[in-house]
Amino acid sequence: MKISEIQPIVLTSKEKGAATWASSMILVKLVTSNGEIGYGEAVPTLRIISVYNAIKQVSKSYVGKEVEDVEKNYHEWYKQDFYLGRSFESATSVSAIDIASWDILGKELGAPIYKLLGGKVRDKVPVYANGWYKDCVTPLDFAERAKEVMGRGYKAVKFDPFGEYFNWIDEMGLRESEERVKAVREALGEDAGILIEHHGRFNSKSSQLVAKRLEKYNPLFMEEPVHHEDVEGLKEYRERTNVRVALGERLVSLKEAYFYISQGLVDVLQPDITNIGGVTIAKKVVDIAEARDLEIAFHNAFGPIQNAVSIQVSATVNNLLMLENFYDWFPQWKRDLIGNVTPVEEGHVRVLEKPGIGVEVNEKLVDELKAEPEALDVKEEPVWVVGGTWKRYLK
Ligand SMILES: O=C(O)C(=O)C[C@H](O)[C@H](O)CO
Ligand SMILES: [Mg+2]
Repeated sequence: MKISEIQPIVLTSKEKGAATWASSMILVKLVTSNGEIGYGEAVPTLRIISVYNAIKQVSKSYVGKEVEDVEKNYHEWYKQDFYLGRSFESATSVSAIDIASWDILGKELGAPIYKLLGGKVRDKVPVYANGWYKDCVTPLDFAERAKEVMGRGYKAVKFDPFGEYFNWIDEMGLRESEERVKAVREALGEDAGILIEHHGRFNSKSSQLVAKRLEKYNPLFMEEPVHHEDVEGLKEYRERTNVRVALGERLVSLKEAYFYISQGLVDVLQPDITNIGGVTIAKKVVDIAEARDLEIAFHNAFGPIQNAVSIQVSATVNNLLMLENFYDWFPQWKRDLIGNVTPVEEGHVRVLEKPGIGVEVNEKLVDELKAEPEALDVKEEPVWVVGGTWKRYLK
């Protein structure tokens, strides 16, 4: 079937999520010549306007092509764009269109896309909680909230304990972050998974100090410990610490992922299907990672379409550690958008059997939430942290 239309749709609502970027999403609606509709999702963060416009440009390479030709269509854009490997806007746009294409592929064949990827290795996907620690500042705040999360049946929690520190961290910062992690470890016991999110905020020297301080609390992994582009700093961090490194949410191509895998720079790879090149590229990345016995934990921080496709692909990945999940801390409208069909139950999400990405989009709600693309405010607290946590408590 030929692609006849691709439409980027900005959705937002007054209800704010756990972080500013959580209060909006960019839905991509793809329509074929015989009226079949597929959905994808692109990443907004601080690029709502530029991603919205980039989708319109990338669509010029897809409209008129056969929707089933996902490989051919991706490689055509890869050839045309020249900057794909350096452009987040281009990468998330082509990823969203690819996801929508796979959604249609599944619908056309009457199969959830896990069946098109080699079948399930699991009927439900283990998940860890993120987004749960809005407004947590003191160690007690984190500990009490983490206990509530585990009370919901989660087995692992991720959080960023570093407050407002960036680049450097001093003794007070080390003490603050240690007290927060210690309180969560003591609250949850030794068996709970504790994943430490650094958001790529530190230089290597600072991050090494953090690792030495937090290692005793047995973190499952240290995510993005150094600035994303600091490869030398990451190498030094790996040489001088004994913790597992997770990264991948900012990777925008197969070759970029291959670099980190082949250089031995990562233990847990976190590709983001809405950034890396959609399903078409994510499945290649997973296979390369498997060849190096890396574990996969897809980054999954945005909306319900990303969540749905991440569940489908996670179902097929033998080397899956667990899937990230903000679902219980989404703004309600994000759950309503897909009829709340992907709830987290006892730390797992069922793999859905509906064709395509497995969910149906509430078109009426799309019409209600549709918004013009506009720039987000830039405040003292960056949009990439969970709201209300960019704070110190030891004055
Ligand atoms: O979920 C994660 O691992 C994140 O790092 C969330 C980030 O703040 C988000 O992806 C920024 O766009
Ligand atoms: Mg992260």
